Amino acid sequence: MSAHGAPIPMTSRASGPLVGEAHVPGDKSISHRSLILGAMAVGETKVTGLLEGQDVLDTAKAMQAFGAQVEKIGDTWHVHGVGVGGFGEPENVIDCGNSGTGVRLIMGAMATSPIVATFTGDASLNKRPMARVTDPLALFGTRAYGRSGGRLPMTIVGAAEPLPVRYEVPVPSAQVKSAVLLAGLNAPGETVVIEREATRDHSERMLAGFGATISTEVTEEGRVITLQGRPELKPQTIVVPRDPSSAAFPVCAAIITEGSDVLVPNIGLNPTRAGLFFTLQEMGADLTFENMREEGGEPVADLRARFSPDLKGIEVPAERAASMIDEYPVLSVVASFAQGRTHMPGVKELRVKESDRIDAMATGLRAAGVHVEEGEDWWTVEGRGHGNVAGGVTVESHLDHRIAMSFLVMGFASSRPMRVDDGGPIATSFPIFETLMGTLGAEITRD
Ligand SMILES: O=C(O)C1=C[C@@H](OP(=O)(O)O)[C@@H](O)[C@H](O)C1
Ligand SMILES: C=C(OP(=O)(O)O)C(=O)O
Repeated sequence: MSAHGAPIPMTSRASGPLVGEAHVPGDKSISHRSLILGAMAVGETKVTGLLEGQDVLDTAKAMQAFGAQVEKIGDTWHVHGVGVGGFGEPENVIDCGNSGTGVRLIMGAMATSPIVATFTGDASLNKRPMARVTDPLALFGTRAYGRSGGRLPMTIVGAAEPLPVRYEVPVPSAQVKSAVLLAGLNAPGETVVIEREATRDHSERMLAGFGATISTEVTEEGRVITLQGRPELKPQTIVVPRDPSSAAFPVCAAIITEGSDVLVPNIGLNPTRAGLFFTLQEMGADLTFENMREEGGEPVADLRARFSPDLKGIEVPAERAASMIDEYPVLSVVASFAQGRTHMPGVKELRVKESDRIDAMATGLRAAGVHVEEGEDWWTVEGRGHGNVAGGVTVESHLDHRIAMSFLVMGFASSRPMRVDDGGPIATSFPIFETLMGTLGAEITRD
């Protein structure tokens, strides 16, 4: 089933070179945070370039349920915030749909207010682990009552008299880090979060942008992030940059599809997000960063990707995993068209995303004629070289947008078409995927 309705089977097939410009939508991580921080500021935050994918629209609805006013006028989203500690109690269950980021960040944002809220999601989200967030929230005095194994649906009882927290995040997760920081906003004193491996730092950058006092020190323990509680957040005008995780799809499609030449303009190259692009270059992909510049304090470039017939398999460094965690599914597709083995260690987190992404990709790749080996936190793909990937199968997307898009990209270059049982979840992060790929010359049909 798709996230919000009947399954939408989709088929992709080889249809000649992909050529042109691909304007991908706004960054999903920054879009969620714009709405949540906007709702916690005093006054009106204006956001343009917001990703209007279902995940983010569910977060917009949730912010309304907690008392913020959220509306779109013309191209601009207006968020009238209620201030730190100003959330009201929702009258109904909060449905975060397919979105781990949405539910985990919102739980953090409400955890230190004296209110109660119940969260649920779709069949995928309701399987995902929430204890990783509710464990640190308990240190503030927050209580959580969920299904066994710490699953949704779950009721969160916010702490009436929260204590500040010092917490070392045990898994590399920007969602956990962000949930603790958002909870720390309404706790008195200093909340400290320590992460051993750097994960995406949008929360830290945006909290500073909204006027919070927050600092990051790199020490032997890792990154030590210190936030002063109870600030008055100042409303902002935000231009959401385009999403590197969405850019990955047209970029990888161009690299494996004969004769292709695609420009993907205005992609943020924040080092905590850009690992895939450096990995592709190491594999020998013809991928260049044009017009490198700085925008809003972040490196930005136009990505130019051309067909790359001589890709080679590589060892992807484990320490790079966090900076490309959502891109492994589509990387495994590129690796199938390379010569030699691509080894991807340090990726246990892939098993707790919208699906078990190692399992979902390994099953589909094997069915399509590619040899894959896997362990709990690593996998390898034996590349078959360009022109030697069979395809010709239907694969399950498991309510996972990135699995669906990755196998559709594979179909542009495999010998026979690739079909996914349900492309509906693509609308969670990249609602224009089909049309955008179509304008480049790709063939995707709904059948
Ligand atoms: O903080 C965020 O916006 C995200 C963090 C990552 O999840 P984890 O924190 O679970 O690694 C990533 O996979 C997700 O797509 C977005
Ligand atoms: C893992 C992802 O998202 P989330 O955790 O927000 O569901 C993703 O978009 O790949």
